[in-house]
Amino acid sequence: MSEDRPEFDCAMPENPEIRRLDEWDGQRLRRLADEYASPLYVLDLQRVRENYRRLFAAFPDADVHFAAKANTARPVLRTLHSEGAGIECASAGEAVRALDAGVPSERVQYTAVNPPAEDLDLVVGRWEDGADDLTITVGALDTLDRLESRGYDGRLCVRVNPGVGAGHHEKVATGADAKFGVPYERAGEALAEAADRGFDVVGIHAHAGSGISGEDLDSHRELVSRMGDLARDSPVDLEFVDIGGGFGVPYREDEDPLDLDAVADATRAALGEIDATLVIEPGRYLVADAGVLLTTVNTVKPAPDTRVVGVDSGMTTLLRPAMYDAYHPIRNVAANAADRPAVAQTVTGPICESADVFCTDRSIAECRRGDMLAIGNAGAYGYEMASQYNSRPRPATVVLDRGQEAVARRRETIDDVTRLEQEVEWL
Ligand SMILES: Cc1ncc(COP(=O)(O)O)c(C=O)c1O
Ligand SMILES: N[C@@H](CCCC[NH3+])C(=O)O
Repeated sequence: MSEDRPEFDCAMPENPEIRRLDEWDGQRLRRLADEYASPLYVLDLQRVRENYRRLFAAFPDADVHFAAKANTARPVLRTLHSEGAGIECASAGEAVRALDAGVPSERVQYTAVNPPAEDLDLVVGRWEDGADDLTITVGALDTLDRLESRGYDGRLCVRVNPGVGAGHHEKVATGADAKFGVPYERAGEALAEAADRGFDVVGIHAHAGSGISGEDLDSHRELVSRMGDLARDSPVDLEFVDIGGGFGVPYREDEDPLDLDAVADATRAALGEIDATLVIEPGRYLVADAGVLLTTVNTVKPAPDTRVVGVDSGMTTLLRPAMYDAYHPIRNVAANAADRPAVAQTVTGPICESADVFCTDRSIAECRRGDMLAIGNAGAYGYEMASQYNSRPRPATVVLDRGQEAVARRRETIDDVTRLEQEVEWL
């Protein structure tokens, strides 16, 4: 697989490991929000490329599969595919997005977790209709039965529960959660059984969790070493060993970027010699700092202990702070914000939930009604986790690429929010 990747020069002086929120051009962000309205996701495709190239330079022998769950915007899938990435899909919907974006089926991997019947029908249907090189990753013997009963005997990867979890929050550690994968001790049997039943067994997969930092290096080593052992003991020849994604990025201004070379060295050492291609599945690392969310201040009120700033996006636009207490940098990009004092402010959205808070008592240039705020590192798991709760339409996404810009996803309207309603005639 990896031989098909295009050649490019990895020595790029203009490829810093993190793009901090301060480095975005405030004037351009204001102009974008004026032109395309607020709230607005802005995504820089050139930054996505830079992130891919840096990761690939650290893992030159690996095949990189982008975890599309971090950002499924079609230009992102196309950009990463044209850089050489495969696409890892968490649902039939993501697989359809990848295939419809023009990603060839041999570069599409569908990771089926307790897959709904419609997902299996859809993916197997696409496989029958020509997408015959896609790979399905199964994490339970039940899924083998369900694929067999649909006539699937294509490429198959077995997801293993490595018994090692990691990540930025307990809610994103998957590696020791029994929901994911077949137990490590039973993985060999599962591989043999899948091969006996006629599936084209090509790989093994495990994922420790998301947002792994330097402190999690021991867990990472442990997972990789277990996967190396499993590959050497496998009863079937494997094409690849997929060690998942999870490469973290700094969200706080004073956090250091992940030392990719240290992670790559630890990976190689822990994996040992294997007769298969190493696959990594990054999501966040490739897109997080390529995106910002722009949002407008509509309310400012002094509260007993803090200054409360109300903005036009909320937990329905960017869920991470409410769901994981995640920190996202916030900058006031108003034209004259630099002349104002930095004061403690609590930035909140329009949703009727007290969790609808982007930050509490954070020191930010004093906000006034009409100011534009930029929320950083919003390119991963931002739009993807957005919802219509409180009947709020989702925002637009604009993509930038070296001076060009285009709307990649239009803004939803109230009509989009209500269009599934049906008249119940007996009411
Ligand atoms: C199976 C799998 N692969 C890849 C990823 C991507 O993780 P990340 O965005 O942290 O790289 C995830 C998300 O945690 C995942 O569940
Ligand atoms: N949604 C999570 C990460 C992905 C978890 C997927 N297994 C986050 O925003 O951090």
